Amino acid sequence: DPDANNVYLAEKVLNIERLMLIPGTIDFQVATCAYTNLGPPPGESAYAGDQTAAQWVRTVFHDFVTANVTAGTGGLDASVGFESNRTENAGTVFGDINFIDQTIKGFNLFSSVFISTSDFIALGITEAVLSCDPNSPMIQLRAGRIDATAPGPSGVPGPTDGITSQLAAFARAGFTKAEMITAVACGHTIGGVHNGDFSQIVGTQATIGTDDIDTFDDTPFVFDNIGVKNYLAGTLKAGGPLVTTTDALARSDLGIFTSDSNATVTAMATSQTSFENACFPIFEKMINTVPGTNPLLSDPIGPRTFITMDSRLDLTSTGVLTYSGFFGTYGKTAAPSTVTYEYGTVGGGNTGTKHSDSGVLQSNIINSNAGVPGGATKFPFFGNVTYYNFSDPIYTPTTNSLIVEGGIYSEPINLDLFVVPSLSYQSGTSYLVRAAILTSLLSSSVIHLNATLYYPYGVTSYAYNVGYAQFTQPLSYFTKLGSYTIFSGTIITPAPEFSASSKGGGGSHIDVSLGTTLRSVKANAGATPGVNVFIPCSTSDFPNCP
Ligand code: HEM
Repeated sequence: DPDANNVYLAEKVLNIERLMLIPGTIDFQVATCAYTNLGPPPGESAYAGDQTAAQWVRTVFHDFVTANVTAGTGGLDASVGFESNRTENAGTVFGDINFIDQTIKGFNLFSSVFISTSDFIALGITEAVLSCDPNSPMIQLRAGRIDATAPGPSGVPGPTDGITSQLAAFARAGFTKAEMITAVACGHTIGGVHNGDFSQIVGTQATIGTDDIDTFDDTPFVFDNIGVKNYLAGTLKAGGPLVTTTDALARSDLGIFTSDSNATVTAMATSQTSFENACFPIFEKMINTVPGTNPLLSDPIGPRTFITMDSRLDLTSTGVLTYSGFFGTYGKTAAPSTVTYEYGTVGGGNTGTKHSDSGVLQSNIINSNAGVPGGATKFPFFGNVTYYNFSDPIYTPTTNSLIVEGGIYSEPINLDLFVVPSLSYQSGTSYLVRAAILTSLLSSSVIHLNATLYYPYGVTSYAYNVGYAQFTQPLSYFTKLGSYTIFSGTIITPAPEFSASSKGGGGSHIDVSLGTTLRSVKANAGATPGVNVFIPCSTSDFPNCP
């Protein structure tokens, strides 16, 4: 079933894959592992104690750990965005913003109706760990989390709470003692403790940068087992500030690691592979701990080796139906020169093999800032990314799908009803929507279609969480074109109570429907990823648009 915004799980998966395959979108904020998406403060070197990858990993912990798995409440639901002012969520980063707020603000740059904030939080840890451990497989990511719209219960364990209370918090969230120890050791291999909010812990130790961080280990930009190794050996940082701080009551990592006589961390210290094999399933358990009311999550997201990055139906001025867009692929070896595909027809046949235009290798230079530690000039998260254009007339009225590379990827095509890109216009947040419906589907009693706008809004005045609201307007008869009847109407985005743009969010989408049974795919109205299907035009010109 689709969600409240008529979005299907398959569309959520596809849009996350697309974001992964557009270099310089979600990945730029954690490329490299040392990067900070706020940029270093004036006069500082690039690394001044704040690290976006570490903030994204810590945000997962603070969101999921207040779950109560017995009651089926809480978990990875983005409620943490409404809770960032709680003492248990302390963590101010450059620019005097809480790390959770800054995390969500960074995700909002790419907000769309397809990716919930909680799916972004889960995506964030997969991208962060891949950046800090580029030779590892990606943490398995599933899509389909539904966002909370209000704060949830408190209960993030703090460094001075004591082992009994920390164990109880993790147990409530469904984690055993060994799982808790693993989670802490895995989290505390990047980043560190800041003097600003934890001056009782980090005061006398060596600190780095404006934000006075004392890192957990000597390799804070690498997801590795150096921290647990040095903890066990008592060498170098010996486990870091939450082991060695002069404030004995705040030695939470020491208390946690010794709670099973170091058995768990000893196994994790054996090799980098044993560390990863312990950590990745625990991170997956954290991001898959969702409220009991959440629908089932998707299968793990690949991304598949071929997907459409953008695809759309259109009508030419003479009424010929076309399908066009581009494919994306990625890999560490050379990409094929073209992509092979076909259009499926009702009954299981197809209209014959086709080849795309030649592939165009995309630049994977993400952050060219030479000052970024690690020199992030090139950051191939998924290897080289190649795009291929395609564009075809659709001659067969029974066409119902696009099948790519023998079925590695396929998507449904609904010829009945669609927004017509070449006839639809946008001026700011106003839209002139033209929709085509097969004339054969219209009964004489149909006098209008409905166009629904899905637009971002700030859920509350104080949180950065962005949600999507709906606004539906009727479209009226406009003209006939080929086998289609065109309907037309204007949508002006209503002013939301809390503006999304002030929170860093995002684009809109429009679909059209006939009654309650027939609904088109969503046309992209300026959201990332995706190509805007609406042609720029000033509102005063709307009456004259062809
Ligand atoms: C009882 C359990 C835990 C306690 C008491 C605890 C405590 C802390 C504290 C006090 C900090 C310093 C925050 C700052 O100054 O910015 C911190 C940082 C961090 N924690 Fe934990 N933590 C726990 C569990 C976890 C877990 C399970 C994860 C894994 C997801 C995790 C990931 C991180 C990360 C990545 C940082 C570095 C943040 C940065 O550098 O900005 N923590 N933790």
